[in-house]
Amino acid sequence: MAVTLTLILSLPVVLWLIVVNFAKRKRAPGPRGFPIIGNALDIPKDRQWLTWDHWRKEYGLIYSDRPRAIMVGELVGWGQGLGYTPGPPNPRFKEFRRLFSAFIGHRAVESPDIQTVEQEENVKLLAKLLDSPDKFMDHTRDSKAAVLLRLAYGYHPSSESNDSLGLVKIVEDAMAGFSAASEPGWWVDSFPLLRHISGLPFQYAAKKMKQDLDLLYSVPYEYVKTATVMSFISAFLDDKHGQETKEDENTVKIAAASLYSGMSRFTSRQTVSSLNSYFLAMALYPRVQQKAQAQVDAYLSTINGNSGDLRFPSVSDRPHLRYVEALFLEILRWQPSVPLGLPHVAKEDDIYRGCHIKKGTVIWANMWSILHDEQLFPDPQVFKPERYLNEYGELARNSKQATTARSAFGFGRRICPGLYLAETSLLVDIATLLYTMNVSKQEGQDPEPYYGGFISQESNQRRGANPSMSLFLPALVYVFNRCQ
Ligand code: HEM
Repeated sequence: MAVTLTLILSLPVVLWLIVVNFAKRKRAPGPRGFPIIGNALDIPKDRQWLTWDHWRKEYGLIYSDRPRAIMVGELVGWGQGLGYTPGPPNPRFKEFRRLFSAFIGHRAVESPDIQTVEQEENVKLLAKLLDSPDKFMDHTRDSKAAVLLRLAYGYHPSSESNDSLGLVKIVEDAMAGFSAASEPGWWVDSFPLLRHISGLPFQYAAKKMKQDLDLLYSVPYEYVKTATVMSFISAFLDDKHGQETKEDENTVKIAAASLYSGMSRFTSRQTVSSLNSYFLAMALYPRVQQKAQAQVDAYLSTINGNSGDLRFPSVSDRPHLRYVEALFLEILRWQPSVPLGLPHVAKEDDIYRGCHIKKGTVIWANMWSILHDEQLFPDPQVFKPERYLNEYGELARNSKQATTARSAFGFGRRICPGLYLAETSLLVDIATLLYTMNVSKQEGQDPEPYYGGFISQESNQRRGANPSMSLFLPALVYVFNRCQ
């Protein structure tokens, strides 16, 4: 009786404490939104980072919500892969990251196997640029896709009797599904119950995308088992010495597809591919191009001059090409290829700058905003590699500017596992392009980073140290076709 009385008397106090505590929890600032759908209607379909940058200035902190990735993750099936799999301590996450690190980690990317693939595809890229510079965006995309097909599966479409397996189409179809399903705007992502209603258009779309993904899992894997070329999958199978289980097979099939899908952010025509940003930057900032070319020329002329053989830049030249590295950092920053990164989810309730972040809140880091912060990067719209140099004109690799520019690869445990591959590969690509050709604006044209424009590209005979290797492109005009 006494216990019941105490409970009854203390109930109002407990309720009061809950209410006070709740009221004290400061909600993160941002537009108010509506019940159930939250801020869904506030989020624009395109260039969300600009709106969110505007909110940051208006509200200070950014708080945004996002529904589960039901379409791409659950219905289509990409949820099994690395990008959508739950983080630690999930053993699958750890295994994926371990596999990536072993194959394309810090040291691994400098291996001769990977470098040979990169260099061979680079030479092909140059030949294609010579042949039809107006299609440079297609060429850069195809070149990077070929690198990935070879690295992930050891598949060489141009030498596999014209793609007898149809693997190029299989990969393209699956990636098209990945991109389409990842787009915001699927109603089932906002209203999960819709998934139980059959016959709706998204169900058909998801079914087709899932079939394409299943083909991507199975066909290349069967090919690798019969091939002798080094690849992500063959390296995994070699490690197992023929003892692989069904579970192992499943893991490596999905991991290889994740490797490819991660790369699609690198190559995709819809996003700003870093190489395309390079072309645009060089057209707009000829003095930067000249300065970088002078460095590459000066260094390679000592090497090529001594050996008598012409060789293109390689990963081992990196320590001697610091201005080129600063240029690369500026490309990452100036037009980030993943302006909003990928969403992170709060696994527990958290307090950030006095604001309560509820468990399950979806957090988008507005990379574009971080990389265009006027305090750290004065005149952020201007392309200026000098931002990363110290007072002696040397690259300050650990400066706040340089480390922030690298945040284009994301943060923490989910940081991009392809960053070393992207870094070495882009540095070599850029140095090779600087060494072999000039990019310039077409006279009278004023290309704009966002809205497209015209640029022309010409090679410069003097770039080839050996005249027989010199590249000469007539100046051509072409549309920088919506590079964003
Ligand atoms: C310039 C090139 C690239 C940029 C700017 C870039 C950027 C990013 C960003 C911002 C993320 C999200 C990180 C986060 O959640 O904090 C990411 C994730 C990822 N990237 Fe990249 N990436 C690039 C190239 C690549 C390449 C070449 C590969 C593969 C070979 C790759 C594979 C992946 C994968 C698998 C994930 C998901 C990781 C996870 O969820 O744990 N990326 N990337």
